[in-house]
Amino acid sequence: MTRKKLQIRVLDERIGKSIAFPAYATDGSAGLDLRACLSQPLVLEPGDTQLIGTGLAIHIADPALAALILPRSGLGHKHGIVLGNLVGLIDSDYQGELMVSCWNRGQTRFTVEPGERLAQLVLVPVVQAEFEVVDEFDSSHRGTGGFGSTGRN
Ligand SMILES: O=c1ccn([C@H]2C[C@H](O)[C@@H](COP(=O)(O)OP(=O)(O)OP(=O)(O)O)O2)c(=O)[nH]1
Ligand SMILES: [Mg+2]
Repeated sequence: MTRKKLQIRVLDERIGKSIAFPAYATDGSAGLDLRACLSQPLVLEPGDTQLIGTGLAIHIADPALAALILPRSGLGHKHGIVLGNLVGLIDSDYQGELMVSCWNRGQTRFTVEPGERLAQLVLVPVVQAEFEVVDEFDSSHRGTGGFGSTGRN
């Protein structure tokens, strides 16, 4: 198992006590569940979006890495609770609190409980581009075709 050492700051005293410290649920889990660092339940009416803190900050430091905040499939599919930004991107130089934008895209009210697992954090490799400006590209099979150019079936 390869694990990358990552600096983390606990910004809220409830983390590690009433709200669990993030952990991989299984050996094969790609994501670490992020929990709502709330002092009381938070009601999300249909259509509402709220920015919810996790009580944690990470400093990835390595520009060849980033983290993605992704929805949890159960919350999204069953309850319509997804991310207001659809996907969150955590830059390697970000040192602030990890925030989760919670969007109730469903038709029923949803109450977020303190410590509830809202989303998941996945560490991903990143390659930064260095642009080389050219007049023409070497030709490719696809060329400029896109947006369904290959048909539906
Ligand atoms: O779901 C998210 C998305 C972002 N962030 C933090 C980490 C990220 O590094 C920073 C900036 O995010 P992004 O670049 O996506 O937002 P922006 O609107 O471009 O803001 P900025 O001008 O600060 O880059 O906000 C979160 O905590 N949660
Ligand atoms: Mg940005």
